[in-house]
Amino acid sequence: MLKQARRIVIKVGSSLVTNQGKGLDHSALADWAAQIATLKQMNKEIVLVSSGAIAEGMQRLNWEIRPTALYELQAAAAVGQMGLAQAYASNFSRYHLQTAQVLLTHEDLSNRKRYLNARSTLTTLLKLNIIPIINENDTVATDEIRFGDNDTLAALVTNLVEADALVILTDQAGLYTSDPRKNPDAELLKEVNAGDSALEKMAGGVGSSISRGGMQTKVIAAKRAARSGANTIVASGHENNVLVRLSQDEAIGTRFLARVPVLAARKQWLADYLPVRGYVTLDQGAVKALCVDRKSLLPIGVTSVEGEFERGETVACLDEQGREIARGLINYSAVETQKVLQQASSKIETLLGYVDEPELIHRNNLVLL
Ligand SMILES: Nc1ncnc2c1ncn2[C@@H]1O[C@H](COP(=O)(O)OP(=O)(O)O)[C@@H](O)[C@H]1O
Ligand SMILES: N[C@@H](CCC(=O)OP(=O)(O)O)C(=O)O
Repeated sequence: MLKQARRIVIKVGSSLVTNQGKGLDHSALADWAAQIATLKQMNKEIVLVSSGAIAEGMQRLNWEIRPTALYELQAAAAVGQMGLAQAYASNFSRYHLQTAQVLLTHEDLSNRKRYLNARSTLTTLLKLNIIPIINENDTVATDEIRFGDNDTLAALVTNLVEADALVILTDQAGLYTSDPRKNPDAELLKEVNAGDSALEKMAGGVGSSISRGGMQTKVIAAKRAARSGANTIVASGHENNVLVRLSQDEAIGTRFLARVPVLAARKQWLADYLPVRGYVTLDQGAVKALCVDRKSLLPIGVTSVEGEFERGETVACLDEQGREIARGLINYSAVETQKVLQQASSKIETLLGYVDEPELIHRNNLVLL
């Protein structure tokens, strides 16, 4: 699974980056960096989702007990995130690898405009050979909008960057038929279908006071990752050299197979879940480019715009007879689209004063109806 994968999201849980919740486990971080450096040599693009900010902040503030008040947790995260980012930066620099800190909230990914911005930033970082290190933006996230656990965040990031695989490392060997801490007879599952509803019944809550989510959020994360075509592996981070061995396709942990066609799953989501905010009418050339050549929609092929929409919102594409032929996430607002329609993409910068993307709707964000 990982041998073939080029773009991989790796999530290391609280239990693996902290000393039982008391500050960071620096030797563990050094080991993650060493293993990821080996993966980089195999030409893989890596996004790392790492917990640990609150535990590190508590230690820096000399707090023995994890606070329950949200504002104190947020303060601890703000202090600790500095340490987390520093530790990764210095460990990766040993391998001449650069890192970038990306802090996200739920709102960032459910808002299409910010979703697209986050995606552009992350893919740009990957192109620049930088390792994005992601955590929840705990300092601004409030109760209702918190991911809470980093499994959910990792799954959303997997969808966001369209990764080939998601690896969730934790303190158990994988998914068992029931919580192995409570049931000594629980059996490890080697391979399952992501999204199988029976799995959610087997998975229980957290294994330690510092963690959030437990196995349940990992099973749901695998289901989410599968929607964009990514397979997931849940394995023990205590297993020696686990990432390197996994990338040689050694069978470790539980494999969650994504048994849905890659684009179909995501495009289904695009078609079904997002409200249409506006309409663009296409000339015949653009209709052919989309329907026959499966290309992106460029401003040159658009003859009119209707509705009020912002960058990242869903827009329906109509042919000259007014039939909806496609819909997708648009890269420019209605006002901006009006200014660039029937123009070559190379003119966007002159017309708007900036350019976000040469396409009006990228084909990855377009579903043909
Ligand atoms: N069916 C299951 N299989 C494996 N682990 C389970 C299961 N149900 C619940 N768990 C618990 O999930 C824990 C891992 O999740 P969690 O504590 O959130 O760790 P992390 O910080 O790595 O996200 C395990 O320690 C285990 O006690
Ligand atoms: N964002 C928090 C971590 C959240 C958390 O504990 O998640 P998880 O590692 O999934 O149990 C932090 O950095 O402290």
